[in-house]
Amino acid sequence: MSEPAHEILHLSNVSRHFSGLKALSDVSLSVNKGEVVGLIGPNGAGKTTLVNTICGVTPASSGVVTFNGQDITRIKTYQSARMGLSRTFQIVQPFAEYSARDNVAAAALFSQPGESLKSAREAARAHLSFVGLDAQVDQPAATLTLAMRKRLELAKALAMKPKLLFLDEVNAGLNSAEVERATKLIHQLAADGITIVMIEHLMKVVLNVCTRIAVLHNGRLIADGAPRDIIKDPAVVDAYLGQQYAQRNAARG
Ligand SMILES: Nc1ncnc2c1ncn2[C@@H]1O[C@H](COP(=O)(O)OP(=O)(O)OP(=O)(O)O)[C@@H](O)[C@H]1O
Repeated sequence: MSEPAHEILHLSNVSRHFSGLKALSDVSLSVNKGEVVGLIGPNGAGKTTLVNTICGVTPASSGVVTFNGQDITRIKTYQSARMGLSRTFQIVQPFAEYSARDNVAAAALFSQPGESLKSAREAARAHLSFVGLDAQVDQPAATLTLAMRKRLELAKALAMKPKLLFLDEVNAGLNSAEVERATKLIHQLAADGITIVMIEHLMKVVLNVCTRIAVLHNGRLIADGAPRDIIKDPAVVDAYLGQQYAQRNAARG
């Protein structure tokens, strides 16, 4: 018998305004432990704002966010990191002069301030190895390629011991071999039981790894469900996927 679903994240009527702009309007969403949720939608739909709102970067203007049943609506970023919410950034900005290892160790110390520098640096090596950056451990971050910096970003997020991991366009700007490699890593993380919410524009990746898809459009959640249903949903086709995509999928059966 399968275990009952355990809700790890819940958003209830969350809105976020920036002056007159409604970046998020009344978003209600639930994520269960072990899910890999794809967050998709057109540019400017509010995807990054949603992640920022959950993690405390730009707190909700109204509504409630809970994490493992605890109200985190007004949480600060350092508190959310310590609770196990960790994220990668769309624009990767490592400490350029620091080695890859020290960038990862710094992330670990941010989320677990009691940890010693020695153990943070040891753990950093293991995380870098997991993302395939063994050879770059001592290289300054500035010397890494974009694909490597994206993997460094993932190693930093993992060093924060995530219970819930947000991935913000980890595949943007990568070539197809690099995307394949990143996809394998995401599969491995999911297999390790990490709950993942990923913003991703590549539908091939979304359909490959996500167990559920949530769709934002103009700050509103317009669909939330199984991938096979979402790609046929007329509102999603209209707002984001486009007719060509729908017809291609229909032709494939
Ligand atoms: N700090 C901010 N101040 C003012 N407006 C903002 C801020 N952050 C986001 N916005 C606006 O909120 C809206 C949603 O932006 P957001 O970056 O969340 O969209 P997105 O779906 O992540 O887009 P993309 O796919 O292009 O990254 C946009 O109109 C954006 O300009």
